[in-house]
This record gives sequence, C-alpha cells and structure tokens, in this order.
Amino acid sequence: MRYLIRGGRVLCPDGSLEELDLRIDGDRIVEMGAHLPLTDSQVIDARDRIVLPGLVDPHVHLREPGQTAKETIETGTKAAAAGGFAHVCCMPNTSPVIDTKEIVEAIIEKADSYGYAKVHPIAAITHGLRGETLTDFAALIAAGAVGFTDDGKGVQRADVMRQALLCAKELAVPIVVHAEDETLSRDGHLHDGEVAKELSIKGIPSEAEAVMIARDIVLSEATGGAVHFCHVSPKSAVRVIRDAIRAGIPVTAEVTPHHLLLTQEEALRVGAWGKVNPPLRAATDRAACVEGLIDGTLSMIATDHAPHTAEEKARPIEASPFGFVGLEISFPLMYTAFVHSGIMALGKLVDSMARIPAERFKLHAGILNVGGYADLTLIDPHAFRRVDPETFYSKGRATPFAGRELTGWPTLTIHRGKIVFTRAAKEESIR
Ligand SMILES: NC(=O)N[C@@H](CC(=O)O)C(=O)O
Ligand SMILES: [Zn+2]
Repeated sequence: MRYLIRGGRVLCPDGSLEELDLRIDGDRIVEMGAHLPLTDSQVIDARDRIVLPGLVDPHVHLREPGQTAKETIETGTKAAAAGGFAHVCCMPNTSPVIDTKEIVEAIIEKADSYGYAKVHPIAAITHGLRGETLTDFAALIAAGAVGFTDDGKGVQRADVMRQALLCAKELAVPIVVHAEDETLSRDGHLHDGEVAKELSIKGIPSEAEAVMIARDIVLSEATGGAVHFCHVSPKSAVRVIRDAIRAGIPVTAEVTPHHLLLTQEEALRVGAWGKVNPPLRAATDRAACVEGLIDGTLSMIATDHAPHTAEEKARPIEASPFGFVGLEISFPLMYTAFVHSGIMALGKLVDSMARIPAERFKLHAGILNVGGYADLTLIDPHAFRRVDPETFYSKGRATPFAGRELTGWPTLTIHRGKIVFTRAAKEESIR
C-alpha cells in the first residue's frame, strides 16, 4: 500500500514545522517534499493537522501475561495507537513476572501479530521481583529486552542494585529504577501531606522516593552503570538528579503528565481514581517537576499507564490499587498544558515523548525521515474535546483527568505503514 499524506505541517528533526507531503510505501517513508505528485498513492488529507513521529512511551503496564481483566497486549497497544504511540516499553510486574527469555519473546511476538504498536519489554532485575537474585540479563537482552527494572517496587538491597548496575554496564543497557524505600513507604496510600492527614490515611513521604534515588546515583557513579529513574515526583529528587547529571553521572529520568499537572488535593475530588505510586504530591513538588522538564533534568515523559478493573478503582482509597491509565490522553494533556499555552515549543515536547526515550532505549524511532519506518501520528491542534473514559480502547477507565477539555488529540495513527487508528467523527469537538 502506498499513501500520500498531503497538506499537513510536518515536525522535522530540527524542530521546525514545514508544509510537506510524505509518501509511504510498505512500512517506510520513501519521500518527503512540498507538493508531491499523487502517482498511484492513496491520499490522506492532513490539512489542519500536524504530522508527528510515532510517540515513544518508556513506561506502560500491559498486564499480560496473567492480569488480562485489567488489560491485554491487544487492548493496551490499541490504546497506544489511539494516543499516537508507535513504541511502548512494558513493565515486568505481570503474572508470571517477565524474568525469562520465553516470556519476553512471547510478548514481542504477540504485539507484532496485532501490529498496533511495537512493544519493548523491560525485564525484571531480580527473579520474581523478589529483590534477591539477578535474572539472566544477557539472555533477556538477546530475546528483546531493552532494560531491567523491578518496577512496582524498589530493589531494597543496595548490594543487589550494585550487582545489577555492574551487569548493566557490561551489557550497555540501563537499569530502570522505581525508587521506593519500603521502610519509609510501607502501608502508605497518598502523599504524606495535608490531604492524607485530613483523611486520616497513612502517607508516603517524599523521602521514600528521594533516598533511593540518591542511593542509586551513588551506585551509578561507583559502577559506571546507567540508571533511568521512573516517574520522578518529589522536589528533593529533581534536585539530586539535576546535580548528578551536572556531575556527568550516567542518569536519565522520566516524569508523568499527572506529576506535572496534579497535586495531592485530587484525592479529595476523585478518591481512588487519583491514587498512584508515587503519589500526587504537594504544589512545590509539582512545580519542581515542571522546572525539571523545562531545564531537561527530566528529559522524558512517561504515562505510567497502569490499568486496573473498574471494580478495583471503585473501592475506597485504602483498598484500591495504585495506578490509572494514561496512554490515550498523555499527548493532548501535555500539548494543551505546555504547547498550546506557549510554555514549551512543540519540538521540545515531542523530543521528550519520542526522540529522547527512543535514544535511551536504542529503539531506532522518534524522528520522521526518508528511509525510516512509517510510524507517525496526525494531531489536530485546533479542536477541543473532553476526556471521556468511555471512549478508551484500554480496559482501564480510571483517570483523574476525566472531563478535562484538551486540544492536540491524535486523529490518525500509522504504524509500519498501516493505519492503526482513526478518531471517530462522532467524537465531535466542543469548541
Ligand atoms: N504506578 C502505579 O501506581 N502502579 C503501577 C506500578 C508502578 O509503576 O510502580 C502498577 O503496576 O499498577
Ligand atoms: Zn513504578
């Protein structure tokens, strides 16, 4: 199949927006230029659209194998396509845990058989996420793992983390850190602040996250192993990561839309739909995350798409699991808050949602160029729509952003030369 994407403004690798047509042949972009001839291609009308590279999400939970009532590889990658994502890195806290090459291979094969988006497993650091013995990193990488994490919990033992970093250095992959010291976070449900106090719910202090980040920066420097910090949330952590980067220690970090846009007060408004780990914190923490995004300390955006069943997220806060969905709204959330508002250039946002995570995990993705894979998404920078969880492809429906009016929604996504998502005309704009 040949497509001609005509009349759109294309985000070029240098960050400029240019009126260009793109021709797709098979799974590749074969031509980019002004007013390309139609020849034998099928036209995709991109007038009033911005053409972006397929986005890259370094942190999603697809729940397969084992928790298919929450999500499946099929529904999770459909949600990715609807959110404009061509690549997602999936976390290993499945059942069983992603700690063998067979599971890594099965996930990749299954995702490829659907063809909505590429899935890159981040395999477990330790067997069963038990925090004791290292998995076979070399075998897991050979099977397709792009990094290692015990996400869902932190690696409590410093000696185990040190060993993991030595292996990671040898094999040139990052250790992806969910930073949480359980002696400080245990039994907590919300940020340890005013709202938790008001609701008489045990809190999770910022230090539970920041002390682990500080420890792993020290271990990264000592071993030379690269660390990527997940879903950074407290001000203290942003500061130590900034200092580490300045000192040349090989660390990178991601931040989520919810930690950039929301605070602990959400628990009063939406209850368990706003329960997430790490928790939504104080206004000063949120401001520090925004500052970290803008100065490049937090160089990547991750959704931490964490679907649970409707029943689980309907429970009271203390009985509900941590996490909510994000894939289908992450780009419009970020576009509306940072680009539409004039705070950030579109090129910088897309770098943080495509080019930089692709480079970090060596995915050969994240920019539009002739000869590259035809992974791209068209966004509508004009129309506003409300977030309606009932329209999600994900099985997860919980999000504290339900009802928000956003612009910059993906309207059409192409993955490897095939149309994998088009926004239904019934989802009309509200202004
Ligand atoms: N973020 C969450 O609140 N939950 C994640 C685990 C995680 O990413 O730490 C999950 O698996 O549900
Ligand atoms: Zn995590």
